[in-house]
Amino acid sequence: MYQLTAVSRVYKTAAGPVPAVDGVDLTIEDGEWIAIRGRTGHGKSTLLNLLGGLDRPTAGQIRLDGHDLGKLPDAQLSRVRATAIGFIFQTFNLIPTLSAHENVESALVPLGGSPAGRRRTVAAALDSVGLADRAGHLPSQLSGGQQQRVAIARALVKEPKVLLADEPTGNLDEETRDEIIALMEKLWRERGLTLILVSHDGAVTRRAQRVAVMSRGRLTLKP
Ligand SMILES: Nc1ncnc2c1ncn2[C@@H]1O[C@H](COP(=O)(O)OP(=O)(O)OP(=O)(O)O)[C@@H](O)[C@H]1O
Repeated sequence: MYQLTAVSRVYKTAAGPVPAVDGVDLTIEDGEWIAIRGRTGHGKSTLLNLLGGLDRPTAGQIRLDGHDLGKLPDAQLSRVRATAIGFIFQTFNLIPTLSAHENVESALVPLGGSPAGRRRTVAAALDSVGLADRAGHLPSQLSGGQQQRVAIARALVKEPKVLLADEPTGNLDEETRDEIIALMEKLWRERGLTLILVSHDGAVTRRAQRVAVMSRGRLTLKP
């Protein structure tokens, strides 16, 4: 469970402080799917980065299962990220020189385990996103939808409890968008994931159980 209390993130810039996230209070239950929408530049990605432990708040608390992410030492925060949290992004962020299999495997390497065990786990992850027959392909040899499937497999191969998605369908056509959201919904249901999805696309956010809107760094829950 996430518990956010008065969370703020102010960026210091040459032009002065930018309060990207401003006093957010929010509880997200385990297994919930919440969507966050809002106009560009209103703090959605900043909030997602805070939830994922990629950034620390300048004020307030972000608790994930009792751990205060803002205060955890770097090594422990890295461990939480490596085990408990999966990320997917608008631009897929696959490593261009690695095959689909190797991209997915890259999430398991820091966790140890035998190469043979890893191979089986990666094969199962690619199968779960419908890409068993594309394991040897480089990202450049895959469509956008297929690349996002690889990224989903990479995010979920370590069996995290949380999946954070930042505009995951922003680079896809409508049909592919619907396929990717249907896949995410299936995986969310099957795995009991906590899914936190940022999108400006109402067709995507309305699939969630709950929708919150970010405006000028402030979060409002929709009834
Ligand atoms: N590293 C940074 N340094 C300074 N300002 C930043 C930084 N990152 C974001 N900002 C500013 O913080 C505000 C929120 O940005 P953020 O990327 O979180 O918004 P967003 O809602 O996710 O937008 P988008 O949909 O375009 O990704 C913006 O005013 C942005 O210019």
